[in-house]
Amino acid sequence: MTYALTDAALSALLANAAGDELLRVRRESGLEGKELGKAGDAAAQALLAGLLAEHRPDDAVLSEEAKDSEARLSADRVWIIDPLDGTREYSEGRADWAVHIALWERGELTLGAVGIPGEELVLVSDTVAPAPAPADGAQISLAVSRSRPPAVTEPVREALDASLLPMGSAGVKIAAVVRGQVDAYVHAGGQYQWDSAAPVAVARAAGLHTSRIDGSPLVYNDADPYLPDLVVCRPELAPRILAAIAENTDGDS
Ligand SMILES: Nc1ncnc2c1ncn2[C@@H]1O[C@H](COP(=O)(O)O)[C@@H](OP(=O)(O)O)[C@H]1O
Ligand SMILES: [Mg+2]
Repeated sequence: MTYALTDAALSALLANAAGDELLRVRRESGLEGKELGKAGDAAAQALLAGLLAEHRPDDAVLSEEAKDSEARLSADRVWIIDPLDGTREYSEGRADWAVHIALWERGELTLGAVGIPGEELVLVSDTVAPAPAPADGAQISLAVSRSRPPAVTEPVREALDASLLPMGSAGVKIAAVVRGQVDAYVHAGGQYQWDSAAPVAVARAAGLHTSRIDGSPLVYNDADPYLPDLVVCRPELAPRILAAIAENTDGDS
């Protein structure tokens, strides 16, 4: 089937549309806190489900906000989406939250778009610039969850003599590596495929290292959507980061 919009153009459209909707809900709903987060999750999910059904009726979808279906396991094309990554930060009125749109085709991520509406930014894997090189002699910096930093953070920080930059949303943290604001993002202890699929596709296109914390490949559209840990970093840092993790964890912290 031929579509008027390319997959890349559609992914950017979806990220922009969901971002606008999330900003509108936050501005107009009068809700706060957890209720605002729930309303945002639901509004962005409804909008994305509608647009995907309209533009790609034959594709499967794996979304944080929709019931999972076995249909995606035999599908050739699966959109892996997180309508609102960083729900906590969104509901607190902050800017560090994101919309994730990824496309998986026959075993591999082929496209990702990460919208950061609070910064009026959408990064798409087919147009993203290579991650800029750090300044000579600059201290290495790590993006880390602001609300639940994993235990693995400290040994990695120590091994690299790095500074920590806490922020919300996996997408925002991976985008920070892509944009050269930090050198690495290390996470462990729990996450799902939708939390990382889109930003990992963008990071790979920008030339960054992406893997599990034991160095094995990140696998998407797996039957179990749980994907609890990952490393996204400048490629030259990967050996040191993976070694620090291997020396200091039993692989699951
Ligand atoms: N230990 C854990 N278990 C499950 N999900 C986790 C997690 N730590 C982080 N996440 C998810 O990863 C995303 C980024 O988290 P953080 O901002 O703390 O780094 C959030 O996604 P959602 O906001 O889509 O739920 C959060 O729920
Ligand atoms: Mg998420």
